[in-house]
Amino acid sequence: MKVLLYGYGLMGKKVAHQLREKDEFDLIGVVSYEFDEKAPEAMYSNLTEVQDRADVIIDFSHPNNLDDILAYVKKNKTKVVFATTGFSKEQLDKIEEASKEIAIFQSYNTSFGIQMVTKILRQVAKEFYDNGYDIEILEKHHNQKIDAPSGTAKLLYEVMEDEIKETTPVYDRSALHEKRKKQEIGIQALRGGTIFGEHEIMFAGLDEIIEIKHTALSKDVFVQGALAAAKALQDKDHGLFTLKTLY
Ligand SMILES: NC(=O)C1=CN([C@@H]2O[C@H](COP(=O)(O)OP(=O)(O)OC[C@H]3O[C@@H](n4cnc5c(N)ncnc54)[C@H](OP(=O)(O)O)[C@@H]3O)[C@@H](O)[C@H]2O)C=CC1
Ligand SMILES: O=C(O)C1=N[C@H](C(=O)O)C[C@H](O)C1
Repeated sequence: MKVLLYGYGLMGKKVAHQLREKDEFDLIGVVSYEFDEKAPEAMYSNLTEVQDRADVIIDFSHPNNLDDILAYVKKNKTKVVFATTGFSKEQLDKIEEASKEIAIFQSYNTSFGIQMVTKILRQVAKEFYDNGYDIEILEKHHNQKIDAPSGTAKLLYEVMEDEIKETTPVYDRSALHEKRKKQEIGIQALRGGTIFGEHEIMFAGLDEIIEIKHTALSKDVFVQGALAAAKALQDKDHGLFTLKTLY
């Protein structure tokens, strides 16, 4: 499978390493502003420079690159794995629109563990809420991360919103001079050191607290999920696929 990798930052370099190790993948180029002369593949600053046709693009970069990617995949009927976080609502709508003609995987977290956490939340969040428990999300990441809250925190919020319906996200309480409302789900971000990614959902009730927590112990859990997604897309003609497709 011919792969173009979009982004050569912390994640891009890990993905490139795995792609080079595996025979089933042929990394034909890397798109990044940063020119790495040691990289064995062709380096491009954007996809308009790429003449070859890739079977799939794996994107771990920045939301600013979305239009470049969509133009290439529509022209070449190339499948795409979007693992980048921080897309706006309009950008997510563009991705959904493009999926009418292209096979697209999009997830703010590609780990198996987070998919399991979403399954647990679908089962328990509404029952906790209906029984008076307050729900809060806490995420922690390394000090190089540019977006907050994390894409995963947003994903976890959306899963619970989908079940409970009447929730409101609250990102900052500093300007609020009132008690917490029942329907609020607070989402807090901590940044420091080299934390790969922690997500904790707290259900706080009368005299008891239940916490569901996922801790990534390396970036490999995300890399494996992204490669699995690239493989899973190969027999798809078009459509928007998520972690549910994989696990
Ligand atoms: N879905 C998942 O499971 C996971 C998703 N992620 C997400 O993947 C993305 C990349 O993460 P990570 O590798 O750690 O981040 P890095 O900051 O290390 O790398 C970001 C990459 O995006 C490019 N980039 C940065 N800013 C811009 C910009 N303004 N316009 C265009 N391109 C830009 C950089 O290009 P250059 O090098 O040329 O500067 C670099 O290649 C993030 O959105 C992160 O949240 C991360 C881990 C797991
Ligand atoms: O930037 C990261 O590192 C991560 N980003 C994703 C997010 O924003 O949720 C996934 C993971 O937690 C690591």
